[in-house]
Amino acid sequence: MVSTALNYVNGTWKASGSGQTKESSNPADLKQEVGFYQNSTAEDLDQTVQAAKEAKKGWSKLTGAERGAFLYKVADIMEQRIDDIATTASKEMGKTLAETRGETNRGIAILRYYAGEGLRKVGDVIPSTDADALMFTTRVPLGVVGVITPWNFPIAIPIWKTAPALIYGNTVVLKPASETALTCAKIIECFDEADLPKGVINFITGSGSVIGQGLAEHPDVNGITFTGSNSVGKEIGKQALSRGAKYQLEMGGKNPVIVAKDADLQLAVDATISGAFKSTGQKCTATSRVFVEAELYDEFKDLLLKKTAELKVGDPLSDSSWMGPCASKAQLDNCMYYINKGVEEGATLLTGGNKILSDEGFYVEPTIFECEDHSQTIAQEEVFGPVIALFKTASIEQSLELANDVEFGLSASIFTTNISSMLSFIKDMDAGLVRINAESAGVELQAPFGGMKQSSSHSREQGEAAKEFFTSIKTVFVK
Ligand SMILES: NC(=O)C1=CN([C@@H]2O[C@H](COP(=O)(O)OP(=O)(O)OC[C@H]3O[C@@H](n4cnc5c(N)ncnc54)[C@H](OP(=O)(O)O)[C@@H]3O)[C@@H](O)[C@H]2O)C=CC1
Ligand SMILES: O=C(O)CCC(=O)C(=O)O
Repeated sequence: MVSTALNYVNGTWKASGSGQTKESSNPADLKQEVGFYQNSTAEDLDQTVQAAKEAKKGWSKLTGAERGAFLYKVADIMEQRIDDIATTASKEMGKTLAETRGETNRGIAILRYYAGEGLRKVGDVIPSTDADALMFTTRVPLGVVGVITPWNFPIAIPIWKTAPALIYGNTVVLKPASETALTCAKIIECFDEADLPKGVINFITGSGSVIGQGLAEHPDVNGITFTGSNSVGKEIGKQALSRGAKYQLEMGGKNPVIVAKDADLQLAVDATISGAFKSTGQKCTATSRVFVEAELYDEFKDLLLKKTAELKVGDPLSDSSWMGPCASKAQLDNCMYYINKGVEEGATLLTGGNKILSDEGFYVEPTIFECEDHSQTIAQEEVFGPVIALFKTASIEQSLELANDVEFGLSASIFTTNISSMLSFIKDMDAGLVRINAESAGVELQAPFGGMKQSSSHSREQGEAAKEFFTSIKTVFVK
């Protein structure tokens, strides 16, 4: 049965005042509607923010352990619903069921990690120059936090922003990507059943330009955390800055893999395929440029093409599918735009480049270009689709120079067995996440995550780093 997701405001499921809903569709099955979500208005948003504002005092007064107990409860409830949440996510955005199941498990682990944070230290004692004084730092919540999330990790990202916001004593207004509103509603159901105090977590769906922008501009929203496109992120940053709210932006990537002549070939090829094509390339950490030293280039290329030809593209709900469709028509069009640009600008199309199964959904072939000119669009701009730009280089130094020659700096990998190549990569690669002999995608929940250059607002998410964003430091002097 097709369901309609309601907003969740002050502990109650509520329809939008607009009386309108929008359809969530299945990118793998154009005939199937997954459900409907509320097309909310600015007035709905005001009520939602008001609920979060009223709840913040009571929530911030609970101990970390008490707040943590709620998060443990949400995790336990979610554990009972893994299949339902994962299936809804696969239907809404086309990632394979294996991946959405993995993502749901990751969401549960994130909830438990931050539940434990409620018992960890929040400050330091700092020696004062006054012998009779005690000086220390403590941390206080920001207040109401607006959470704006994308569709590509529809389970993990809402949780990795919401769980730390809550554990450090903030209340939350969550606006999910419209594409995956129903998946997010299923996560909120778990919070609802865990009986968090009213207004602590609120959920509102609707268009980015009304609800997303409205959150960024709202005078009662004290912090905004966003993952998505650069253009939207930068506007959110400007709006937050102009009214003195704290903001955190995670945006695009153009992530390189460097393959040295001494690399483990099988490992490098497998990691390139997984990094570039899992989730149909729709990860900000996806591999999109590959630089291979000349001595290994032909062997690498042959194996990459052979293994790419073996990938099975199809229905994300089928166990035999390795890669699903693009998440939407807009994403498919975007991907085809870049593929056409690659051909127009003279890159050699080695494999892929076509839409497939078009009667069924928004499918595209895994695509590999052989390139010589690093200034080409497909080597510079984020594609957010299963497309690799492959380069032959004269040395690791040249690979590194090209790897850094983009405006992004999120994630980067090198495959080498030489320790000094590893060390220079760690030192000289401009990326927030540098990975040695491992694919460019893959984030661990207990470690800081974020980018350099245009990839982020230079803040970090996840692990202990989340504390820096979701709290303010107070320096206390007692005499
Ligand atoms: N870094 C990453 O992980 C991601 C990067 N992207 C990049 O962005 C491209 C476009 O994807 P898209 O989904 O359109 O990304 P957007 O940046 O438009 O969407 C991300 C989130 O922001 C919301 N939003 C949209 N417009 C505004 C606004 N004016 N003010 C505040 N919030 C807003 C969206 O809501 P709504 O869904 O209702 O529009 C969604 O919740 C992709 O091709 C990819 O290159 C996309 C997703 C994730
Ligand atoms: O690679 C990951 O696990 C996280 C990537 C991510 O945050 C994103 O694509 O938005």
